[in-house]
Amino acid sequence: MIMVMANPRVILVFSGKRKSGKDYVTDMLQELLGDSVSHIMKLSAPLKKQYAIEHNLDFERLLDTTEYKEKVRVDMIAWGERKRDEDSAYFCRLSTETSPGFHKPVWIISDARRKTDIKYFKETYPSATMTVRVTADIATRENRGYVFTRNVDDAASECDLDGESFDLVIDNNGDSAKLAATLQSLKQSISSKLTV
Ligand SMILES: Nc1ncnc2c1ncn2[C@@H]1O[C@H](COP(=O)(O)OP(=O)(O)OP(=O)(O)O)[C@@H](O)[C@H]1O
Repeated sequence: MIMVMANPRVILVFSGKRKSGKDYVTDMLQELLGDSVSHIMKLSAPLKKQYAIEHNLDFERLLDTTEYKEKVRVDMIAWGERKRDEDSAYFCRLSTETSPGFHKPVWIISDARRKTDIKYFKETYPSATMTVRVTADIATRENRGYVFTRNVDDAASECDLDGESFDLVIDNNGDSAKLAATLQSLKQSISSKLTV
């Protein structure tokens, strides 16, 4: 089998607590960088897709927040844990290698949750990988709809990266001018890596 290797120049591995604004911030950054160079990749998307394939379920229905999703959620989480136990890089490989952005120079991973997610990118693409943490106060997150949920917010998938250090921490408490300035400066530093 011939493996086609990707050569991303910059991989931004984003993480953050629920409702910290990971999607918001990564969407903004991707818009700033543009489609020709950058692509958002979600580690959680292929999990759902692969689970649906292996269990013969409807992928589209699984993606929206219907009762259907709630019913299979518990089993899907357990299935994901088993897959990850067997091979901690399974979902990182699957989500990047099946992404339409695989050959683009900038990858924006929007939802790293585990130390093993970060380890995978740092080991596989050492010179390209940069970790970014999005933070917001609990009050801000609550205003955005966050409600502490037992077995979710105290589970490994939400807490494994607490206390880690990151290359960049983005404060996302709602100061839009400050956020725009931070993302502009991140864009500059990414652009400089693309031109060398
Ligand atoms: N800086 C911001 N200014 C205005 N609204 C924001 C900002 N950041 C996030 N939001 C809003 O807060 C809500 C939650 O943000 P988002 O979905 O990006 O969080 P998340 O960290 O991806 O959450 P989850 O982990 O639950 O998927 C969204 O409605 C988003 O539009």
